[in-house]
Amino acid sequence: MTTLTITRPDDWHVHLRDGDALKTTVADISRYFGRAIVMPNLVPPVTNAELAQRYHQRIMAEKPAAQFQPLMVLYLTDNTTAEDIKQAKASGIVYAAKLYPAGATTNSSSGVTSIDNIAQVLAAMQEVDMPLLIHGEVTDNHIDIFDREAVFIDTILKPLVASYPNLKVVLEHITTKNAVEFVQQAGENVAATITVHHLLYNRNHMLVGGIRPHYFCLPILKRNIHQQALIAAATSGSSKFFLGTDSAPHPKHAKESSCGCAGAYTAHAAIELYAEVFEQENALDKLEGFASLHGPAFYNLPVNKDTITLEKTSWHVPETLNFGDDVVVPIRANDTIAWQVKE
Ligand SMILES: NC(=O)N[C@@H](CC(=O)O)C(=O)O
Ligand SMILES: [Zn+2]
Ligand SMILES: [Zn+2]
Repeated sequence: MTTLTITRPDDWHVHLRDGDALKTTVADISRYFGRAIVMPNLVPPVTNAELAQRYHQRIMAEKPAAQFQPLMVLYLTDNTTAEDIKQAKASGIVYAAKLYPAGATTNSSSGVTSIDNIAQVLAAMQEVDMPLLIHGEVTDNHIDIFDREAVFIDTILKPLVASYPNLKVVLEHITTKNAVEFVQQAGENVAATITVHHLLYNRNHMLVGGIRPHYFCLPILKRNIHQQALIAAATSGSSKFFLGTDSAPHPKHAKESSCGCAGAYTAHAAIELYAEVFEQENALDKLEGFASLHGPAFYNLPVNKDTITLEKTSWHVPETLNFGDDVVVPIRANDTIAWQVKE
């Protein structure tokens, strides 16, 4: 049987949600990941060290597998201060801060309305070496949803990176060739996460033959040439690209609706799905770098000390998974996945 052993991977972008949902998400994310960067877009958002501390406790109360460590993130608002950043850094549990342009995505209404409002905050982050994680889309009504990432890069990100040349920046869940090229040409302080759904799918998967709401996420799936650029970047071996699932569960009824929520659930089978993509590209030898080495190098953290083993054995994903009092429809629901992590 074909097997693949790699250094234990980390997930550098995940949504664990809160309350009863944590039972599912914490069990899934801690099954084999060493660490996860935990997104702060709760209601209300995780805007300071104290809220991050309490959220950390709620996650740990779900008893994740022993090797798992949640890395907390601060949610930036127009009112975040340089002092908030210093306290977050001093807490020892906050590893980054997140820029959601107000209105760009799920639970981003308290986000930043103009970069000018967080100038002191970005200066403080640069000073204490705290990475800035970015949902990179503009929100202007007149900008087409398929162009929002590219326009953000040109109008917001380029000037931001130029103004803070030593600030570490992660452009999260990139979806375009434009983003790949921007990250490749930027300095060592700029990197990107890539989700597995943006590697597996393009907008045809979501829209041809009927609307498939479980493929709807933000930034939205783009055309095939962008998918190909993401696959090339992820499997290239470049240390600027690393694993971030953006696993973002919503209850089934909230997705299968006349106004469905954005987000895809992949934490049930993340590394297994990435392995499929890397195998298809004949690049299984590049999976360890992408999943286990490039992220820690960027965050200046040690690489995990142990390994996991994947086996090429196909298995069936249930139609739904329990999700608090509800159910979530995961990616590949009622279908098969080619790889399995050996328990
Ligand atoms: N990616 C998504 O489509 N949704 C995320 C938010 C985000 O990461 O933008 C969510 O929290 O549901
Ligand atoms: Zn986002
Ligand atoms: Zn996300």
